[in-house]
Amino acid sequence: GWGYAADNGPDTWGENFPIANGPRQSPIDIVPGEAAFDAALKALTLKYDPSTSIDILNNGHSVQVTFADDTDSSTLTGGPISGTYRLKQFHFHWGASDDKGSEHTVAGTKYPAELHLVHWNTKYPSFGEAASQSDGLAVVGVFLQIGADNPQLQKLLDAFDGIKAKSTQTSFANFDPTILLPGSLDYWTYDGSLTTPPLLESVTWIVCKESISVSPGQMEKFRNLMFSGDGEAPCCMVDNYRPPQPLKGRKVRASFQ
Ligand SMILES: NS(=O)(=O)c1cccc(NC(=O)NCCCCO)c1
Ligand SMILES: [Zn+2]
Repeated sequence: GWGYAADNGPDTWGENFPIANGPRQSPIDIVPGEAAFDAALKALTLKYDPSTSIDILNNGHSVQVTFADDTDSSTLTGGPISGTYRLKQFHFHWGASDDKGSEHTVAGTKYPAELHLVHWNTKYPSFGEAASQSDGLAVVGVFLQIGADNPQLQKLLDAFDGIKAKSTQTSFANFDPTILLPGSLDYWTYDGSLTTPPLLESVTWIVCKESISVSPGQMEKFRNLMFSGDGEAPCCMVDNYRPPQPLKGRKVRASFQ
């Protein structure tokens, strides 16, 4: 299956997923000077209920925290979207070293990691249905920047010991992803896609301008996770990011001046 190695990584995905070369692929390089301020863009409203967090999973591509999405307990409204989108999961992308790892870049700058909070449009019956619609998903991206230890990440990192290998998961209750958000919710937004196969062009991207901190030691905990399963040749989960894709005429809007 697909992955991030030379023989199954982003440069090969187009073989099985031709949309990889489509008109609205993600991630992109965000050039602040070319983003147009749009006064009509609303503030983001993120309302998360910690009781909806269920488990933490190593799915062989990333580490993911999954939420109960059978009610409107954890939602995204406002911002560039209309209607109500439900939080399904959040996960991360990161590098083998601190000089790379994010999917989106800002004027060519790579961050060591990027958080994705994945939401689906409740005008559709499920995530799976929404994922195939042009307005089906909204993903909030938050950059992680090397700095001081981030205590808000610690509960998450402490759970990694139980999910080192591919296809392992443990329960992860009462986690409020709000604590992972930066102080300012100023954002850039553009129409894009999933950044992993099946690369569906169904995502309204909402990328926060402000990053959150992560220390070098905390980054090492991400790098101790494994792409490989028990009994397989050990392979550290690093560089699980797709590089920026062609803008193809798309406009990036800014919620701030
Ligand atoms: N990286 S991302 O664009 O935020 C994103 C969001 C939601 C789903 C996905 N990708 C997938 O679900 N791919 C299907 C298989 C991956 C887990 O096994 C990517
Ligand atoms: Zn992602």
